[in-house]
Amino acid sequence: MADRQPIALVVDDEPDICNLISMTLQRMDVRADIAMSVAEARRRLAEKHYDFCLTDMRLPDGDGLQVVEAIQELPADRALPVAVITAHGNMDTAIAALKLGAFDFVSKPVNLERLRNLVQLALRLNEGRFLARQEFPALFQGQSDAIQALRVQIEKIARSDAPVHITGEAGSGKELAARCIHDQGPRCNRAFVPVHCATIPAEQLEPLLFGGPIQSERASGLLQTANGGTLYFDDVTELPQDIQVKLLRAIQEKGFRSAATGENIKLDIRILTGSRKPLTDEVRAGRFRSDLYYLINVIELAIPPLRERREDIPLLTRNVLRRISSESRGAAAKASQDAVLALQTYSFPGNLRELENILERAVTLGESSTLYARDLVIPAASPIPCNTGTRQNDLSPLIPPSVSTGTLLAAYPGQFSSSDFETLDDFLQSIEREAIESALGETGGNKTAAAEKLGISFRSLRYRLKKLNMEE
Ligand SMILES: Nc1ncnc2c1ncn2[C@@H]1O[C@H](COP(=O)(O)OP(=O)(O)OP(=O)(O)O)[C@@H](O)[C@H]1O
Repeated sequence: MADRQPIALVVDDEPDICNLISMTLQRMDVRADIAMSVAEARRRLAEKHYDFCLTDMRLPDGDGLQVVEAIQELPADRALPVAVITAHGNMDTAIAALKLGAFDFVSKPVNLERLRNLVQLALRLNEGRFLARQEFPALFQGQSDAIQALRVQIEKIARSDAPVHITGEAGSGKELAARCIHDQGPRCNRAFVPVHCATIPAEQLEPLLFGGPIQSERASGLLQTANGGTLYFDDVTELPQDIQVKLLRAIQEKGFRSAATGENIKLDIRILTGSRKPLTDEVRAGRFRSDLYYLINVIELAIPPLRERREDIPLLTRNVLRRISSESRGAAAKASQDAVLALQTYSFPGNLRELENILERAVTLGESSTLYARDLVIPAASPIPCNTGTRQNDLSPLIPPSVSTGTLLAAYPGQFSSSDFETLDDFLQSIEREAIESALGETGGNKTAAAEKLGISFRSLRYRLKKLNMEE
């Protein structure tokens, strides 16, 4: 930042608090302008560039949330970090402010050390924000409404230091979202350290996190590596109970005792977590500690599965193909329209990671620079994702149209010959009809039971019966 003295906007109508904050800021070499109401805050924000804003919640003509909202609506070159002062113990308001885009909160009576930390964070955030803003769109790709809303949400919560729990199916982008939160936040110049809890043997977790004996390779541990930055626990539900206890204590006490040196290590870490399974279920089943749950689940971010944002598939496909070509230094392969369509009708239980795998395999094995549906190996029956319990998507064919005729002939030996049909669609419809007829036969014509057998909903079965002219 330039050498000029930073300037903050303090929105409060209580003279005592205004004085306390102004004096603290002065000692930190920050100037303060005071606004006594929401209206005055709006006016000042429109007139002048501030470096950050600190607002009380109770104001004569409204509340602090309105100030937070007004700041979110400012043009990009006037954007600034904002924090709120809440009544003692009022966590609901604090969380509402964080969700609206506040980066932090301090509760009354105002603790001076906490206030100073908050100001330092605000200044760091202000320095990094333009850089982060530019890089962001290149990371979390997609133009669907769901992804656009998610990007706005990520941008807001990145400014705070609050723990965020990210939920989503396998491969849907939880870790990427965590990275985006880190990259856009005040800790962006420090480490982002992911811990893949499900893949690390239980007995190795403790030394890996908290450090091992001094002579070992991992004397310092990942908590220390991430100090000052962000620690992301992927599949946090897989953390063994004893590690949950240790982690809880380290987060609460903002420190722990090093196994290597026996000294007390002070921790300043933002904790982000991710899970495929709903955390509440794990707490209810007694597998996850409720006190740790409350500590890490201050803000929840849900990543929608890829099949709920099919309109993003063409763009994602293009970008993945571009990345593959830049990694292999070859020319970028293009996906034909039928390949994109085939991908859009698939349910992607493995989400983005599965899309990447399908494309990588097709590029490796493909012979031309254009990928057709026949080049894509898409599983015929997609397993139902474990964490949603949803059925196969109602509108996808029982067998995706991208499955090559050869694959089907191999799967149904002796039953069909591709030359019996004019088009692949006719061929697939005949298989669909066959599958439905056989399910209805086995269930004595009971449509509910047949739908169950086919792994689709009753509504979907009715739709298919109509489409295939199979209704009596
Ligand atoms: N919106 C997106 N734009 C571009 N790439 C994405 C997007 N979402 C996910 N990816 C890519 O998809 C792959 C899987 O994403 P990521 O590892 O973040 O998923 P995850 O939900 O953490 O998976 P897991 O449940 O297995 O831990 C990564 O290569 C990631 O970069």
